[in-house]
Amino acid sequence: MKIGYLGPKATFTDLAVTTMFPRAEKIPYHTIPECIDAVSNEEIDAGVVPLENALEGSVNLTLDYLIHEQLLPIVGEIIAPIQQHLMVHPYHAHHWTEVKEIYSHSHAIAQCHKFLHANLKKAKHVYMTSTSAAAKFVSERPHLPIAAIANRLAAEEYGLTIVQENIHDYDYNHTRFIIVRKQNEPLKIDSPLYAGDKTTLMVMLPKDQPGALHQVLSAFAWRKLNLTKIESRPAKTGLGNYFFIIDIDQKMDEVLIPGAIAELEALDCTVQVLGSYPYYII
Ligand SMILES: O=C(O)C(=O)Cc1ccccc1
Repeated sequence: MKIGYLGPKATFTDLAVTTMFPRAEKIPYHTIPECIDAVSNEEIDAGVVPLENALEGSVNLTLDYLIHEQLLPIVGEIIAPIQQHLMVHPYHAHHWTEVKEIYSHSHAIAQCHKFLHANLKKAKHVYMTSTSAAAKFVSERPHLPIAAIANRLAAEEYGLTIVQENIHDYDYNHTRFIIVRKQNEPLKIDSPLYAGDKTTLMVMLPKDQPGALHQVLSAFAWRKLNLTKIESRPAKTGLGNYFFIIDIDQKMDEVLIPGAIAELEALDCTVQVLGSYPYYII
């Protein structure tokens, strides 16, 4: 089985894929859209990309690309702990406090904001497509006083020295990665990490209807459907036009969720099921 992921080697996504699919052929992609396109073109059997971080919120690129460019079903989710380390080329290990630029994924930099503010206030932040892309970049420029924020595997893979460990600002730093496929067919994963099922909906509210969001929420509330996430994103059709991403804490059933969807449609909402899938906690 070919599993694509946000690469290069040694991203957090790579770690999640390796844990969940130890026997798969792993194919790295440079960006999230490239990985999603590869699923759509059927170059790979499934793709794994980051969706949401506990400290920084949604990875908007993933959500927006899935919704607006390639509407692929979500067939699974992996939740993994994230530990961020500061690393430099070994040549700079003894004077790391003098680095002028810090390279990483924007979410990783945001997760370490307090550390960077306290210890490397003057260094410029440079966003890369992933944490391991940053580690690779830094390793290829030994003459420059620069650092990367990435995981331990990236330090090993690209020959960097970790100069400060666990620099993320809060201990509970987890990320959700989604598994997307071309067809809505679950991957056969028999794992002790299985932790439950979720259903994700995209809901577009009718225009200019007072109380519409309240009515949407009550369709779930009176059925006692537990929501684990609700988030709005721009519909990209005009200022003030938003859709909602809603996660329900259970599998698609034959009564409750279809009933809620029918009620939303009767309110003139447009509803799309993005997936009903198992999740795994590493
Ligand atoms: O860049 C990576 O390593 C990723 O897999 C994306 C990411 C970035 C920051 C925290 C978690 C995942």
